[in-house]
Amino acid sequence: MLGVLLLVFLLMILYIWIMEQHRYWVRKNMISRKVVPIFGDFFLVLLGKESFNDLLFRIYKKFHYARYIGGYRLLTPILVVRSPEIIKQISVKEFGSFMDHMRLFPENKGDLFSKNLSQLKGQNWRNMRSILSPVFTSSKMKGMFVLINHNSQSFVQHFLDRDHHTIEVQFKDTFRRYCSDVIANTVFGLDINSLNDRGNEFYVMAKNASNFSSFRRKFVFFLYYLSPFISKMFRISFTSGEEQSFFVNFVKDTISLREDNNIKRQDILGFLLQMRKQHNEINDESEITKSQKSQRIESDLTEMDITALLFSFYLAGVDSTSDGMCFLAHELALNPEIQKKLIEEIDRNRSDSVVVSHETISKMPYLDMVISELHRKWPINVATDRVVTKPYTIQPELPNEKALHLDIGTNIVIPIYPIHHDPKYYEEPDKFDPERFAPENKKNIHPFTYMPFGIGPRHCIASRFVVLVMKSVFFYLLSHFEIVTVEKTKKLLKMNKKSLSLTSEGNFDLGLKKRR
Ligand code: HEM
Repeated sequence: MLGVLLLVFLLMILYIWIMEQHRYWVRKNMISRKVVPIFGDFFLVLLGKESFNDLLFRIYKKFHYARYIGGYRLLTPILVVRSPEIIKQISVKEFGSFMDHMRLFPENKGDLFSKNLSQLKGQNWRNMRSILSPVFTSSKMKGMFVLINHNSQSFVQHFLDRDHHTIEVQFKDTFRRYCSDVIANTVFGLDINSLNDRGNEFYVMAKNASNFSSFRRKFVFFLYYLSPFISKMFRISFTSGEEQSFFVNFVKDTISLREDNNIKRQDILGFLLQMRKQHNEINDESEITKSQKSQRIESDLTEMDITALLFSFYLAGVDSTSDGMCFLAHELALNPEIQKKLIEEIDRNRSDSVVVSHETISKMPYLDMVISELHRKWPINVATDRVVTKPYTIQPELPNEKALHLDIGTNIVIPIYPIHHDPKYYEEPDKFDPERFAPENKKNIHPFTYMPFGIGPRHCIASRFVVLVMKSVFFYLLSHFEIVTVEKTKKLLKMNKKSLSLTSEGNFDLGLKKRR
């Protein structure tokens, strides 16, 4: 009897504690909102009945009069910021108070997920960002463009070799393989063609290691969001041993091969090795002080660090870039007049014998407008986030607002997709209209309402790279083919509710019709 009473008492305390977690924003003077106990705003998302983007967009539209909205990711309070002015404060002006991202993965030193730039915090992030930024400068991109073009040409050749007038293509798989090859080539230094060699070990291992839809991975996520403490205590990790050893050995062997044979290659592994060598040479100089020395050694990279960094680029880059390409192929097939204009520009800039140069592709205004509008209408990362790293107060401006004091650790969500689809900022937001980015119209875009690659010092480090890859593959593809709808094409796309990013259900079935 005493035991039952004790259990009831403990359950009551737990219930009161849970309800108290969901009163966080009320205690911060915000109006009370109904949310589901334990799950907060994420109940339907966890059931797979609503996508994360649908949830954000629903809240964004419902509170159209507000500058920000308090919500809950399970028990964790999150602040969804609607106002571009506050977004500017958070991401640029007061960056020092909002430096970090929320942790997505459990922190396990020495595994494939351990050196993900987006997950590093404070000074560790600053150090790593300053090591990696030189890798993505426009001069380095020029060198890497040669590798990207090689992949784009092999990709198009795969279809040119087929003797059909119109080829039906499942673009999701096809572009994923292409993007995986580009990252293998430009990041890991491996030249493969996953459209021809479909079962190659790199593609299979990397696909498995970056697949978040398995039950085990979902469980790890759920547990981590519910209690990072429990997750850390039991050292619960995402990575399987097989995938981890594949990447560790692959990078180790490649480094040895390059160092033994003095091979220099214009890929990200090559740049990192070059930088590591320079750091070591400086560290060896006797005249530097002890503290300078230790600072430099701190930023030195082990082979495991390099492996985890390269893998983090695969993780950040392959699905996002290939999903973006699928949406672009879809828009071009459905908007033949836009495709025609783009093909005309490509034809003016192409020559049969020469590979397109970085300079030429960077000076194609319509291609640039099309890619910009793609990222406006279909921002793959539907939101980004920041964590409060120094206490900050949002001053009241609207009649119903009071000063909002943000504590260290508060999670802030910046709703990219909802802002890109707000008719206040973009007329007819569902229309694919590259003219929005024509030089004469671009200046009318409200600041901080276009952020497909995020904003401020923490913006996507690879945005230039992504744009180049997209430009290159569509340049070669449209040089030879027109993208057309086929019988299986779904004109109205159905979004995948289970994905955190913007991706559609199904295959993106389209046709490639030979132009000549
Ligand atoms: C269509 C493709 C892509 C999109 C839409 C995209 C978008 C984004 C966004 C929105 C962020 C957060 C920025 C912020 O919070 O301000 C981000 C961060 C990041 N992205 Fe991308 N990304 C793409 C492809 C890539 C690729 C190909 C790579 C690597 C090769 C990459 C590497 C990163 C990294 C490392 C960060 C973290 C930056 C930091 O925290 O300092 N992304 N990306």
